Amino acid sequence: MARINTDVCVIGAGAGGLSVAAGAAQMGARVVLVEGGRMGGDCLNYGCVPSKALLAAAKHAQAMREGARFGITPVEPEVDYAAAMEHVARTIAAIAPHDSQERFEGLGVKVIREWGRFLSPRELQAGPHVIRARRFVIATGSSPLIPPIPGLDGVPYLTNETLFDLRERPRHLIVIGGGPIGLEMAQAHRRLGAAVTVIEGMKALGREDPECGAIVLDRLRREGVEIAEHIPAEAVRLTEDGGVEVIGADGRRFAGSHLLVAVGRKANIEGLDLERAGVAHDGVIRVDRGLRTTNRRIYAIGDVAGGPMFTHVAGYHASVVIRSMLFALPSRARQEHLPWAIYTDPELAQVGLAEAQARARHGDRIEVVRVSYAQNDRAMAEGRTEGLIKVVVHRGRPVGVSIAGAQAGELASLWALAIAARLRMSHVAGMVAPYPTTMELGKRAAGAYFSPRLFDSSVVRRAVRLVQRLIP
Ligand SMILES: Cc1cc2nc3c(=O)[nH]c(=O)nc-3n(C[C@H](O)[C@H](O)[C@H](O)COP(=O)(O)OP(=O)(O)OC[C@H]3O[C@@H](n4cnc5c(N)ncnc54)[C@H](O)[C@@H]3O)c2cc1C
Ligand SMILES: NC(=O)c1ccc[n+]([C@@H]2O[C@H](COP(=O)([O-])OP(=O)(O)OC[C@H]3O[C@@H](n4cnc5c(N)ncnc54)[C@H](O)[C@@H]3O)[C@@H](O)[C@H]2O)c1
Repeated sequence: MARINTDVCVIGAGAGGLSVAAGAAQMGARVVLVEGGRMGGDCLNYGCVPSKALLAAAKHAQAMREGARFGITPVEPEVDYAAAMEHVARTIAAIAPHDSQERFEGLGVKVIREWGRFLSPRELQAGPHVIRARRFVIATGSSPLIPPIPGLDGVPYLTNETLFDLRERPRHLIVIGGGPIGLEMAQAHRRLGAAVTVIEGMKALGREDPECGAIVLDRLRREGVEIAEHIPAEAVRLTEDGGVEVIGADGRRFAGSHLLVAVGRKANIEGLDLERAGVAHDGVIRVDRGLRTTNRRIYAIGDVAGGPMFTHVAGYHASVVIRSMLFALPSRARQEHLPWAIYTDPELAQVGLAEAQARARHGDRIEVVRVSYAQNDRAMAEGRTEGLIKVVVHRGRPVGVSIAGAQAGELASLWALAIAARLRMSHVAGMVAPYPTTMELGKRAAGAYFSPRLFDSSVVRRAVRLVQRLIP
């Protein structure tokens, strides 16, 4: 057994763990990073990067079908699915050096490629090493949740960990789960030429603002994705032709050639022996607002800590714990300014509270401003007028923004900054955005908030008349 003493031991080299390790090492702490699987974690290897790369290939295919309005003869593209998946693999390979063992060793981090498990409140075993650290950061992420659906264990099924290994296009992809993973992969496969059926137990995109979610679902359906809602998958069986059949709770049957299971995530806590470390969990690791676990020397960040499961949230958590661990400064993780996006086409983005949540919190004291993409010149020029931005305002400040439409994820950043910095709608209205950009939608929404106050106000009109009489 090799014993190692260190300042910080990070468990998991995904989005959260890598950010902690890089930051802490570059600021002078001794850092040990323990990773049992692939460097880069879910986002690089099985999540964000491959899914966005496949969606990009699918977008190209779709553009070829939709050229007519621009005077380009539409064609049904010949799709080489294996080549599209090679694009996915190349994208991962191009980004991988940034997350590699070599790069982190170059930053001064000791990288141990083993699975870690706690021996005591201050010690972790990783293969032949026992690591004693002043502070631990658990950043072990999450894995696909496999529901106990009868028959599922008897059929071949895909998850996000195996989907990107396919080289032969599914003839008919059946997806259980109408959340972000299910719908991004449904649209990608439909556009690449597969038949696709999504079976959703409740409402597809059920966590999103319903008005914005409907815009995305409507588009997917028009592209030919079958989305069956309010039908929990109750059984699965092999068909005679070697495919799969999913039987819904209402008795409906959905047959296809391949099955993707995308019904949510489970935190990676098995095998960590958290009890030995005094770290409490209830499916996810329990943390306080400073991301400390019930053992104050141990933090948990990213997917394993529950809450919104996104790469940028794991990165944000890293900055919170670095401040606390390295500088012993009070540090709290905020929630109200966090953005996320779903990269279907059109995209769907959310920052802060959706309208229903804002109403539950602030009652009728909120105002909701809506601007359609059809009011944006750039969107018109590009034929991308389907879309909506909704800004929820409380006492002159934006508290939530929902966007469905082209580049919604890009547009969300402005509002993430506005909400984080507690800016007022007047700040956004005063911003000068380059013309013609879709970003102008944000400014337009702020303008729409002030329009009735300025144009329908007798006080303003009287003031203007008075000034006009007085000035020479
Ligand atoms: C298909 C898909 C698409 C996604 N798309 C997006 C997107 O577009 N944008 C976005 O923001 N988010 C997206 N996400 C979510 C994003 O991938 C996660 O939120 C993010 O990866 C979480 O980072 P993390 O550091 O918490 O965990 P991970 O990145 O999962 O890293 C955890 C690491 O810990 C390692 N590990 C686990 N247990 C141990 C142990 N005992 N010892 C040592 N190592 C261990 C694992 O091997 C893994 O490498 C997507 C997820 C999926 C599945
Ligand atoms: N663009 C992004 O940022 C992005 C993309 C993909 C995933 N992610 C992250 O990964 C997380 C997990 O995504 P996900 O889509 O797997 O999970 P999810 O929990 O968001 O959605 C799963 C869906 O499956 C449904 N479901 C559950 N059991 C079912 C059953 N038996 N039959 C039919 N439907 C059933 C649920 O009602 C739910 O709508 C997301 O919440 C997100 O944090 C992010």
